[in-house]
Amino acid sequence: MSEVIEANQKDARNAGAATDRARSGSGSLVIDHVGITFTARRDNKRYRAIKDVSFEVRENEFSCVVGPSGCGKSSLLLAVAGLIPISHGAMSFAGTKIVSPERDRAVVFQSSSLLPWRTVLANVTYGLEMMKVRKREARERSHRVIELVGLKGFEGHYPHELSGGMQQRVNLARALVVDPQLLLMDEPFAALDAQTREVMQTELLRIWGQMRKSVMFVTHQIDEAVFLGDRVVVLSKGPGTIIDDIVEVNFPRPRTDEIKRTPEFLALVDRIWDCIRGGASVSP
Ligand SMILES: Nc1ncnc2c1ncn2[C@@H]1O[C@H](COP(=O)(O)OP(=O)(O)OP(=O)(O)O)[C@@H](O)[C@H]1O
Repeated sequence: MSEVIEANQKDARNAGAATDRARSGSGSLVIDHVGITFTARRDNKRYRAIKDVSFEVRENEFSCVVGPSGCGKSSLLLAVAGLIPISHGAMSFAGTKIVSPERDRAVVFQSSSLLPWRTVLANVTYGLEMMKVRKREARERSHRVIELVGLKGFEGHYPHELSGGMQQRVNLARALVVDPQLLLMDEPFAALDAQTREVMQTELLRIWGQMRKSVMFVTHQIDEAVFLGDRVVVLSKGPGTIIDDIVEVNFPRPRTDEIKRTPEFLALVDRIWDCIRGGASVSP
């Protein structure tokens, strides 16, 4: 019975997300009552990873998605990228239904996806080569983005000559150079040490401040989500994941590391932690 009540309360929150949607601009990502199922190889049975999730990433907004391990954060991001299908509901970006990967959405993954035999410059130009962009324009655009991500001077380096943080900068440059409207980031800093991660968070905000893309950022780290995001979408424990909460983060920008020590910041982190801890499993 309590599960039913909880589900009803969460449905009400989903309805709130739908109202947000009505107010949104045209360049937004709309995730509308989406479910994702997988067929498990072990027994060939259908497994409902995401049950019913609705939220929106407004135009130029930085939205973070957090939730317990295995709740379906990465699956949701892959579905938005058009890389895996949804089983019900609908997803659209800038008013167009998402059915496959398109150039308006670029993904940055946790692990480096660089081509080891290509230099930094050649890795960044790769996507433009695939798009048949003229060589000269491709080089100019790549140089601009390499400078933006702070790697000027490293154009001729190979991936193995770079630190983990620098490799993630190249991954970001590769995503940005094709000029997507929506940047999808799946725990991009998870493999970095704590210090580099903090530097990269600030760097990402600087870059985002200059480029102003819409961002959907998946992370395990609640403080990272609160530091980066305009909003934090909190998913419930899987399987059968729904939304537990959508937290507005109103700290002014530009943000610096100092806000992480403020009572307001710590209170938001606590609120999300409580939500994740208290989020009882919901039946699929
Ligand atoms: N291709 C797949 N086939 C079958 N099951 C899958 C597949 N991909 C994901 N799953 C299952 O779906 C659920 C959600 O996985 P997902 O990786 O999206 O969660 P997550 O929240 O990103 O996890 P984590 O935080 O641990 O990275 C998990 O139970 C996972 O085992």
